Amino acid sequence: MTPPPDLAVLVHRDKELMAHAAAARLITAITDAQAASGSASVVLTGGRNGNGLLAALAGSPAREAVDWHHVELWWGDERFLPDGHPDRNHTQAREALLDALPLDARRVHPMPASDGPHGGDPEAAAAAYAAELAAVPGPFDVLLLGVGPDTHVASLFPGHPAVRVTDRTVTAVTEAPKPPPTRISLTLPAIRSAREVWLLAAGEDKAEAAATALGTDDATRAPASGARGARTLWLLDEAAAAGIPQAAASDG
Ligand SMILES: O=C1O[C@H](COP(=O)(O)O)[C@@H](O)[C@H](O)[C@H]1O
Repeated sequence: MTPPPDLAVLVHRDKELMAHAAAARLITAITDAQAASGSASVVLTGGRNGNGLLAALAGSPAREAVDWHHVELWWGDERFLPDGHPDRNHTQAREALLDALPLDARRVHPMPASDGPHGGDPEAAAAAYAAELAAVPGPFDVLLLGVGPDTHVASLFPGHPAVRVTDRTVTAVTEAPKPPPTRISLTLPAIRSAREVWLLAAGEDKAEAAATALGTDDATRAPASGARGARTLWLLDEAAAAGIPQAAASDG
C-alpha cells in the first residue's frame, strides 16, 4: 500500500520518542503559522497519546519559540462532565501543559461542561460550540486526534450515528461505547476542514486500529480513516505500526 501524496505515515521507535517528535513538530507548525499570519489555531485531543504530546511540549525548552498569546486553542471532543472533572479532556490538557503557558484566555475554547450555561443538555452545548467556532475565521492549522483502540477519533465511534453527521460542525454524542456515555465532538466535515490532521497512535493496543483505518475508506466502520485534512499525518510508534504494510510507513 503506497499512501496518497497528501498522507504520510511516520513511525518512531517508541511512544516517548513519538511524543517528543510530535511536540517538536507542533512547535514548528505553530511558529510557521504565526510567521505567515500572526496567529495559529490548534485543535487538541484527549487520550493518552494527546496528553503525552502535551507533556512532552511542556518539557521542551523550544516551547519558548511560540507566541502563546496568539494561539487559538480548540478541542476535538470532550467528555460531557462538570467543569474541572478529572476525566475532562480540558482538565487533563490544563494539567499537562496549558496552565504553564502564557495563553490569552479569550483564545482558549474548551467545549462546554455539563454544569455550564447549557446545563445537562449536550445538544445545546454542541450548538453553542458550533456558534463559537463559526465566529472565528479561518481553517484550523493543526488538528490533533488520538486514535482509540477501536479506531475512534474525537468522540466518533465505529458504527455510532455521530460518525455520519454532516449537517453541522459539532455534535452531541450519547450512548458512547467508552465512558462517559455523553460527549461532544467535532464532526468529520469539521475535522476535514483542517489544513493538517495529525493522528496519534502508540502502543500495541493501537496496532489493529492503525492497520484497519489505513486499509479502508469506510469511516463508519473505522472513523479514523475518515479523518483527513488538506494534509494528513499518522504519527505512530513501532508497536502501533506493527500491522501496517512496510511500504506505507517511513521512519520518523
Ligand atoms: O475518549 C477519548 O479517547 C481517544 C483516544 O484515547 P486513548 O487513551 O486510547 O489514546 C481520544 O482521542 C479522545 O479525544 C478521547 O475523548
